[in-house]
Amino acid sequence: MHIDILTLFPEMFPGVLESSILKRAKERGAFDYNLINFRDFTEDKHHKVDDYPYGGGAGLVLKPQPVFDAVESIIEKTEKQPRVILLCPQGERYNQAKAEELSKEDHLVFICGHYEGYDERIREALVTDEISIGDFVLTGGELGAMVMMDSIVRLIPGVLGNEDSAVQDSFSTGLLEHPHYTRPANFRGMQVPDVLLSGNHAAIDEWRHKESLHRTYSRRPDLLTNRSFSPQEEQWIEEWEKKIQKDEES
Ligand SMILES: C[S@@+](CC[C@H](N)C(=O)[O-])C[C@H]1O[C@@H](n2cnc3c(N)ncnc32)[C@H](O)[C@@H]1O
Repeated sequence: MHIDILTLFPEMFPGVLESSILKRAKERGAFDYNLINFRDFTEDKHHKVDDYPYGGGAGLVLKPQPVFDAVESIIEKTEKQPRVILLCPQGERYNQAKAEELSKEDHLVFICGHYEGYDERIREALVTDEISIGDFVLTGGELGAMVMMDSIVRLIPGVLGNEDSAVQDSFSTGLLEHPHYTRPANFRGMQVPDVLLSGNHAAIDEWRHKESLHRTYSRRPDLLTNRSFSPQEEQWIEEWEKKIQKDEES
């Protein structure tokens, strides 16, 4: 996968992209990236990338020309139209399904905004996806692009040592992941559940499945809205509902 990042602050990226799993993924050729400062595409001698909004109001707006020229300089070198992603708090809310979808692409372009926002014509004519990483406002799109890149690159086959570790992750199965424990079995009197020490893999799988469903049921019931449940899962949910009712009555 190749990723182009349009930003006014390229110096923000190497700390994240040149560390840990992303660094190894790049070294192994799973992806590479190119940082493009779209200030380099300005046509005026002051290299101005923003201007006052028509109609007045607070803040500065990114001008269309440097962003259009930067994206077009990428597209004219490629045969296939890349996904052009605009980081934007008004966009589609980012999630694991979108990360999985984007991890299958060969070429992504991220446009990181700053200041008050973008000239609307960038939205209308240049981008394939507008993405928000959550219902809050950042100073710029750079952190959002890094969050997205991290979550996408780790899904490229071969990037994680054990392929199963992405398959089991929270959200990938539609549920939050089950709890994990490591040595020692007893830490300050807190004991690892016996089943995990039993060596009985069928029992461990069932415990993990039940814990995973229970975590989702208690913390993120919204994730269960469109899920169809197995008879076993229905029975567990019934148990938890009865327990809640009993606790409320006592
Ligand atoms: C200060 S914000 C602009 C917010 C804009 N005035 C609005 O109300 O929608 C500057 C830039 O940060 C980025 N940004 C801020 N919050 C974001 C979020 N939740 N998700 C993705 N990008 C975000 C976008 O690139 C945005 O153009």
